[in-house]
Amino acid sequence: MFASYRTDSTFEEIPIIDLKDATNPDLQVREALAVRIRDACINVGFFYVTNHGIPESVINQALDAAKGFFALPLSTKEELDIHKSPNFKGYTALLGENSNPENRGDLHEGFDVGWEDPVTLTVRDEGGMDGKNVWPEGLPGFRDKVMDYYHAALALGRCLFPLFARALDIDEHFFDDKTTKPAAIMRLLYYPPQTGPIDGIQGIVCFTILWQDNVQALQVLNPNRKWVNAVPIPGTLVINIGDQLARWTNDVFKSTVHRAVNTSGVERYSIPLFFGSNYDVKLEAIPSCCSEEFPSKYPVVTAGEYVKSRLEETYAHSKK
Ligand SMILES: O=C(O)CCC(=O)C(=O)O
Ligand SMILES: [Fe+2]
Repeated sequence: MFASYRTDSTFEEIPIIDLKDATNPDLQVREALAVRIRDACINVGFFYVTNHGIPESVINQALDAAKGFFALPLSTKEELDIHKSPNFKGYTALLGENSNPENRGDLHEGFDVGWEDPVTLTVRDEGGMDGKNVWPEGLPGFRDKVMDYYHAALALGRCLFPLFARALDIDEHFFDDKTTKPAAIMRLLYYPPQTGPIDGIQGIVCFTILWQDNVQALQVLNPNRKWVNAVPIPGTLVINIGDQLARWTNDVFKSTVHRAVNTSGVERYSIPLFFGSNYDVKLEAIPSCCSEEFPSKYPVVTAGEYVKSRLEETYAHSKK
């Protein structure tokens, strides 16, 4: 029934959605929220959330950890280089990653972590990017600060799925068994002041939950090919739909091209968490998003195959 919901309408602003009613017992209240989310996912592919439930103290601790890490000597960071990790964990140097092979590389430094059990610190191994994290030495509390934010963002991600399901008019629990072991990678990002070229990127997961500091850099491409600023709004997080949800919804939900360019003259930090489904889940178009006129557009692949192939493309361009 949503198959034909493809819009040519453009946008100049990114909607702000209040999540305070995400688990309201009143079905009509949840439905009203889902309608707003549907509208944002169909028309923009991006929205801000308020009342997202992640305490400010948890965010500040993660930011503190990021600042401590990126201030380490380059040689120390390079010991944790992501190219040494079989499962895409660790440090990406400035210009080390390249989401567009035409360009010289992305102008940020990054540090990637994945899921680990908060109590036993053990990891899963479902293939893909699962497996051990790497941790710097000499930064007390770093791991806890980073993982506390990771688990808080993961919890937020889980509570978005029933809303997406409702927005698609399918069983609220549709995504539950597909996200029991979600492939969620979190990244600390540091953008030095820059003026060089930057790339347009599309998320490869279900959606991204992004915390950004107060420095303007994130931009979203609208259908008129104009870059719309995702202005930093204190107290919010930015949610953007990625390619997995776009495939699942047969492009009814948009995975919108975006980029981050820091021409502010000052340093910028951001923390995206990329929320992917379980690796073994087949990304198969949801029936409400297909019709005779709009048949399923994509071959069916598992989430794991899809993410891995996209990541290998990204890192292949930057192999040292
Ligand atoms: O740093 C940002 O604001 C956005 C980063 C991003 O979108 C990404 O890494 O996919
Ligand atoms: Fe992104």
